Amino acid sequence: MSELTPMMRQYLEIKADHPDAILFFRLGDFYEMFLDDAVKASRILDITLTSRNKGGDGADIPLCGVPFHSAAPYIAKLVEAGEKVAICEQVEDPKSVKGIVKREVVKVVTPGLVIDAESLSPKENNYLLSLFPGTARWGVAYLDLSTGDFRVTETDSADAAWAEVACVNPREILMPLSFRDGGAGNERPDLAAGRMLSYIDEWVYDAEYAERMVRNHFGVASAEAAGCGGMDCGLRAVAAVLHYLQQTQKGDVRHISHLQAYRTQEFLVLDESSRRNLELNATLGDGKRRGSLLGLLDRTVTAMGGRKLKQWINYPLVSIEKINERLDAVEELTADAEFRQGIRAALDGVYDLERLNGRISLASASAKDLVALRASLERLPALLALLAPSASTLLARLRDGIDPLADVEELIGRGIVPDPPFVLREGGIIAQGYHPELDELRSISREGKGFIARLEAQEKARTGVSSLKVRYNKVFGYYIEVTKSNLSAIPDDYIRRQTLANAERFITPELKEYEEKVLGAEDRIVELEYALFQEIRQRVAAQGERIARTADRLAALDVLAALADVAHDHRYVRPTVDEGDAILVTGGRHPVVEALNRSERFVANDVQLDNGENQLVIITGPNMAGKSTFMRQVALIVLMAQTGSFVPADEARIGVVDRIFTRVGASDNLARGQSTFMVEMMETAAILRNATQRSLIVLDEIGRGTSTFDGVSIAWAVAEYLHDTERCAAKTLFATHYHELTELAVTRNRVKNCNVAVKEWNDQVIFLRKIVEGGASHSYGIQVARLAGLPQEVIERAKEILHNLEKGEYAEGGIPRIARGKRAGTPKPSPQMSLFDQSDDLLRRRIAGLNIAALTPLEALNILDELKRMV
Ligand SMILES: Nc1ncnc2c1ncn2[C@@H]1O[C@H](COP(=O)(O)OP(=O)(O)OP(=O)(O)O)[C@@H](O)[C@H]1O
Repeated sequence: MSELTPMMRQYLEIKADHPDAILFFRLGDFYEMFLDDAVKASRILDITLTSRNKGGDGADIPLCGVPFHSAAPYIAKLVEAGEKVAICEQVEDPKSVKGIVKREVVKVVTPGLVIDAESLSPKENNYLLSLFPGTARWGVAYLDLSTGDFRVTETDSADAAWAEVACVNPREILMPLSFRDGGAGNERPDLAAGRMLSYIDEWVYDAEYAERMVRNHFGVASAEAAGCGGMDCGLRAVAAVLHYLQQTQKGDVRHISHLQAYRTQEFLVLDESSRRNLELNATLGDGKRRGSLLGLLDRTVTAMGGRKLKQWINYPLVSIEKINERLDAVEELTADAEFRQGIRAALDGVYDLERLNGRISLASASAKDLVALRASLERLPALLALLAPSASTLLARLRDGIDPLADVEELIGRGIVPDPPFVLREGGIIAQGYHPELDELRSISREGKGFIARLEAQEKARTGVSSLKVRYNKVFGYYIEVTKSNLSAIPDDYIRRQTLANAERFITPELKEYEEKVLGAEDRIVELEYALFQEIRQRVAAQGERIARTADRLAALDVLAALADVAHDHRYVRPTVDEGDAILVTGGRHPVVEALNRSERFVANDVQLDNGENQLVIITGPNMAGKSTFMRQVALIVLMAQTGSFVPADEARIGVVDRIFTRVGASDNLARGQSTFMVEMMETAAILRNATQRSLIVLDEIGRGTSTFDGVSIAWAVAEYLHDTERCAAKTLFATHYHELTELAVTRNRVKNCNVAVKEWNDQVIFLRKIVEGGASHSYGIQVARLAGLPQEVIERAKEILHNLEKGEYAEGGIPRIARGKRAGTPKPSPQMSLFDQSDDLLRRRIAGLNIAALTPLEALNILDELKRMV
C-alpha cells in the first residue's frame, strides 16, 4: 500500500468496502474504474480499456472511464447485465482542499434498486424481495424503490414463500448470509435464475434490531403500528430491506412511507403454473403481454394504473364485500359512458406520480419531473368535480382520498418555469418573480448583454470596421474580433489576446470590467437557481406521503375505469358473487380467444359446478374440439369475477373460490431437470395436497405423458380421490381422452359427464364447439390428424389399427391384434397389456371369493402362497 499513490490508496480503501460492486470513482469530469472492475466493465460497456502506471512497483493498472454527465446509460447497462454499481463522489470542493480530496460512496445501484426512468418499464414494478426463513414460517417482503410500494407477508412453508417469489417476480432477492453456503436459490434454481441474489449479514435479522429498524424508518412506536404486528418473520424480512436501503441509498427514502402487510389467505391463491397456464400476464407461446388476460384488460391510461391492474389480476380477492365494492364501481362506470370517458380523459394526462414521487424523494428528480408533477396535479380538480356525484362506496372513497395537493402545485407553478431544461446546473429553471435576488442578478446579466450590443456598435463606429464583432467563448471570455485586413484601423487601447488564421482577438479594459460583472452574475444565477431548485424539490419531497396516497387512489380509479371500458366494449356482465358453492355460467366465453380476430365465430357455453351433483365434470371430446378453451374460460371467468371485473357471459353466479389449480398440457421444466411427466405428476400431487372444497381445479388430460394404461389408471385414481376425499372434494373440470373415465359417473354420484359436440360428415369431423351432457364415444384423433396433414397412407393404416382395437381383438396374452390387416408383423408383447390378462381375472375372482372373517391365520398364509404361485 505504501508504494501506491495517495489516490490509488484511497481507491483501494473504498473498494474494500464494496467488493461485490463495480466502483465508479469520480475523478474530475469522469468516473474511472480500475483493475478487475475496469476489465469487466470495459467488456460489458464495450469501451476502451487502457492502463497507467500508478502502482509504484512498475505494474500497469488497467483503467477505463465514462464521462460523469452521461454516466446514466452506462450504469443502466451494467445493472442490466446483473452488476452492482457503487457511485463514489468527491465530497469536498477540490478548490478548497490541499492534497487529496475526500471521496465517498453516495449510492449503490443494484438491479432491484433501479429508479432511472429509462431502465424501467412503465407498467411493470421493479421489485427487490427479501426472504427470511424462520423455524415454522417464512417472511417475504418486497419493495419497489422507484414507486415506494412496500409489502410484507408470511407463509407457512418454503414452497409457499417461493410461490410468492414467482408471483412477485423480483429482480433481486435478499437472503441471510447463511443461505449462500446452505444453497438457498439452489433449492429453486428456476426461480433464482436471472435474478440477483444478495446476502445480508445474519445479525441484521435479529428480532430487536429488526424492530428498531422498522420503528425508526416509519417513525412509529412499534412494529405493530407499522403494519407488521404478529409477523415476526415478516418483520425481519422488512428489516433486511431497510438495512439494505441504508447501505445503498445514502439519501432520503421518505416516499417509502407505508408498509402493506397481507396474509396470503386474503387472496385467491394461484400457483405459478396456473398463472402461466391461464396466460394471465403473458402468453405461453411468446411470453408477451399481448394475448394474455392482462393484455386484454389493460386499458389503463396511466402507468400506475397499469401496475395496479397487474396486481389485481395476480391477487384476486376472496372477500365478497370487497369484490362487490369493486363490482359496484365498475357497474357505475360501465353504465354511464360519458362519466367513464370523462374520467379516463382526465386521467390521461396524469404522469407516473409514484415514480415521480420516488425520484423527488431520492433527490434525483429533474425540473422537468417537477413540472410533470404539476401538470398532473392540475388535472385533479376537474377529476374531482366529475367524481362528485358518484354513488358507489369505492368510487366515493377513492374520490375522498384524492388530495389535489394545491399547495404543491402552486409551489411548483410559482417556482419553476413551464419548460425547464434537463440539466440542473446551467440555470433557466426558476421562474421570474420567485426570488428577488435572482431577479436582480438576472437584470444585471441582461443589461450586461445589452451593453455588449451597444459596445459592438460603438467600436464599429470608432474604428470604421463594419465587420468587427464582440463575442464570447468559455476560454477567453468576451473579446473583440477584427479580420486581418482591418488590423490597421485598431485603436491603441486594444489588447491582443489571440491570433487566428485570418483574424485577431482583442480585449479592452472597459470590456473586461463588464465581463466580470456579467459573468459574476451569471455564475451566481446558476448557483442560486440550483439551490432554489433543491429547496423546492425538498419541500415537495416532504409531501411524499400525500402524493403517494393520491397516486394510489388514482391508480385504482384508472383500473376500475379500464375494467368498465372493456366490459362495455365486449358486452361483459356483472357476475353475482356470493358465499354459495355454485359456479353457474350461462353463455360463457373465453375473453381472449373471443377477442382474437378470427374467421370462426366464438361459441358460448354454459357450465354448472357445485359441491353436490356437479362436483366433478368429466369432459370428453375429440382433439381440437375446444375442451381446453372451455375449461380455461371457466377458470378465467371465476378469476375475473373475484378481481372485481365483469365477465364474458350472459349470466354468471360465482360462489367465491379460495384457490384455482390448473394442470394443463405439457410444460417441460428443463431448468429443474425434470421430465414432462414428472412435472405433471408433481403438479397433480400438489393439487391433491392443497385443494379444499372451496377450490376450483382444472385438469387437462392428466396421465397422458405416460403409457396408455398407466395414464388411464392414474387419471381414474385421481378423479376418484377428488371425489371421495372430503378435504379436497373441489369443484373440478376434468378433460380426458380416456373415455373409460365416463364410467365413473355410474358409481360416483357427484360426477357428471360432458362432451364437446361434433358432427361427422363424409368421414370428416365438424366441430360444433358446444358442450353437451353425456360422454363422447369417439376421439376423432385420426380425422384431426388428417386435418393436420399427416400422409394419407399413415391415416389409412391408423384407421385399420383403430378398427381392430375397437373390435376388442386381442391375441393371447392380451395383446391387441393391431397387426391384423395388410401389414401383419409380430408385435412385441408389452408388460402393460397384462392388465387384460386372463390370469388377472382368475386372481380377482379367487380373492373376491374369500371370506376373510372366517379364515384362520394358517389358511390365510396358504392362500397367499397359492396366489403368489398364480402370479
Ligand atoms: N367455443 C369456441 N368457439 C370457437 N372456437 C373455439 C371454441 N373453443 C375452442 N375454439 C377453437 O378451437 C381450437 C381448439 O381448442 P382447444 O385447444 O380448446 O381444443 P381441445 O379439445 O383442448 O384439443 P386437444 O384435445 O387436442 O388438446 C382453439 O384454437 C380455439 O381457437
